[in-house]
Formats: sequence, C-alpha cells, structure tokens
Amino acid sequence: MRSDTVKKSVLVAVGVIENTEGEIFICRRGAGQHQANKWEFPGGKVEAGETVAQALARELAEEIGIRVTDCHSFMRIEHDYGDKQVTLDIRKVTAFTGEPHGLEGQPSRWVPVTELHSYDFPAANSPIVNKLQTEAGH
Ligand SMILES: Nc1nc2c([nH]c(=O)n2[C@H]2C[C@H](O)[C@@H](COP(=O)(O)OP(=O)(O)OP(=O)(O)O)O2)c(=O)[nH]1
Ligand SMILES: [Mg+2]
Repeated sequence: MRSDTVKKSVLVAVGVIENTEGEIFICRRGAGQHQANKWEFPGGKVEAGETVAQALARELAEEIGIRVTDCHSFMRIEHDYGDKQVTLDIRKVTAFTGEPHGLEGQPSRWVPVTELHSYDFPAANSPIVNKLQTEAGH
C-alpha cells in the first residue's frame, strides 16, 4: 500500500444468534463471495445512513428470515485480509421471532458452542469463537 493512501475499512453488522438450548446459528458463505465457502455468523455491510442495529435487523431479515427483538453488543473486531479490511461489530441476538433458515440458498445450522471450533470460519472470527467458548465455561 502506498504511504499516502489510507485503507478504508468496511463496517459489517454480525449477529451471534443463540437459542434457548445455547446453540448458535451459522451459515455458509457462497462460492463467489469474499471469504468464499467459509462458515459465518449471518450479517452484512452497514449501508449509508444506517445504524449497526438497523443493518443487523435488515440483514437477518433478508438472509435468514428472522425479526430481532433483543440484542446487545458482544465485541468489535478489526481485521485486515490484505484484499479487504473489515470492522466487525458483533451483536449477540438473544430474542427473535421466526425460525432462521437460509433464504439465499446458503447451508445453515444450529451448532453447540463446544462444536464451533470444528467449523472453518474466516480468520477474523477466532476471537468470537474463543469468547463464546470461554463464556460457556469451556
Ligand atoms: N456476515 C459476516 N461477515 C463476515 C464474518 N467474518 C468476516 O470476516 N466477515 C467478512 C466477510 C465479508 O468481507 C464481510 C461481510 O460482507 P457480506 O458479504 O456478508 O456483506 P453483505 O451481506 O452486505 O453482502 P453483499 O451485499 O456484499 O453480497 O465481512 C462473519 O462472521 N459474518
Ligand atoms: Mg452477508
């Protein structure tokens, strides 16, 4: 990168959705997307004029068909993939209506926190998985 250019980070709203059994909902990214075929916590880019909470609500409605009724800040991660720099604003979704499912054809599933480490997530996600496992006492 040239020293006179400032790399711009993309702000992403990410939802860690938890059910009453303590499982987490994850989806698989598409073949043509950035970080293709990796598993992810659903979410997407915050658009101009939106708050992170608004973006999260919109993305979770569009991608997995749920309406968020309660969420709180979980963590924020800055990560540079080289080809793209992202800021993940992760929210824990503790209440919602509807049953999440991949509306865009993406594979998806509920996973116990103890099994999250066996999924191939983007590199930026490691602290999320670690924090979830610590909180669950593992
Ligand atoms: N949603 C999501 N994105 C993640 C995670 N981890 C991670 O590094 N990312 C990165 C991948 C992408 O570069 C970016 C999210 O972009 P996205 O492709 O989901 O954005 P979007 O839903 O608005 O999709 P699009 O309109 O561009 O197709 O953040 C994660 O757990 N969930
Ligand atoms: Mg997305």
